[in-house]
Amino acid sequence: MMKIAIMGAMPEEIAPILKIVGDYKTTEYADNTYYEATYKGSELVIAYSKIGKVFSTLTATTMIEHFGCSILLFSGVAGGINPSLKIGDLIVATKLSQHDLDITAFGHPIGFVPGGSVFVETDKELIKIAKDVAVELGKTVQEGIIATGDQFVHDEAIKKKIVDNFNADALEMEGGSVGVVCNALNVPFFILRAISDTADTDASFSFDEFMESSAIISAEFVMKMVDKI
Ligand SMILES: Nc1ncnc2c(CN3C[C@H](CCSCCOCCO)[C@@H](O)C3)c[nH]c12
Repeated sequence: MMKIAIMGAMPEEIAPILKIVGDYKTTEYADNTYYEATYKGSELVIAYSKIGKVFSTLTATTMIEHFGCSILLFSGVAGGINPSLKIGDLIVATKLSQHDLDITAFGHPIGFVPGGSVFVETDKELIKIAKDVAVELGKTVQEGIIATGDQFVHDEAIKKKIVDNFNADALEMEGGSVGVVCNALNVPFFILRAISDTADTDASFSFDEFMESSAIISAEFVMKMVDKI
């Protein structure tokens, strides 16, 4: 039976998922906790990685290589860049970049290192499933570019640099690295985020206020997708 990885970065991003599945087995491995559950006929492995690209790389790799997952769904929150994205709105990543990967000193484009690519593309079949779920739920889900970096962005100038460099619609701290792992291991992946803030000077206050409710919006949507995979 196919195993589906459902990943977040913070406890609040997977808490709604564990609440929906109800019953699960807990396994400690590689300095993290993994939750295994059977949900509507699907085998799930659920975990939050902890914040940032390194921890998310470790968790994505573990879910695939150690637990045998063959699809990865990420659910969480993001900072909105595109003005059309309001708090609580959902964005599905079509592709992701690493906005803080920089060897431009050697003439390479920002986000590029030899052997890599500026963008990693998400799975189109999973995006189609998301679109079907959105229609069923009567919800709007925006597709867009997400930029990933190891910083909580709360600065208009940094936002502008990320737009200029990647034409990003939203930003976060894990999706781009998860995508590199999934592509390298030939695992289809999907990144869904609900907006918690707009990565400006008020971002930390907005994040504190809306992160939990936005995480629930994303988690509940992803769980509707599981039914269709
Ligand atoms: N503006 C923004 N910039 C970058 N990323 C995001 C995201 C997406 N997630 C949320 C979380 C923020 C890390 S700090 C959390 C506070 O810690 C609280 C415990 O001390 C990290 O996993 C990335 C939402 N808004 C963002």
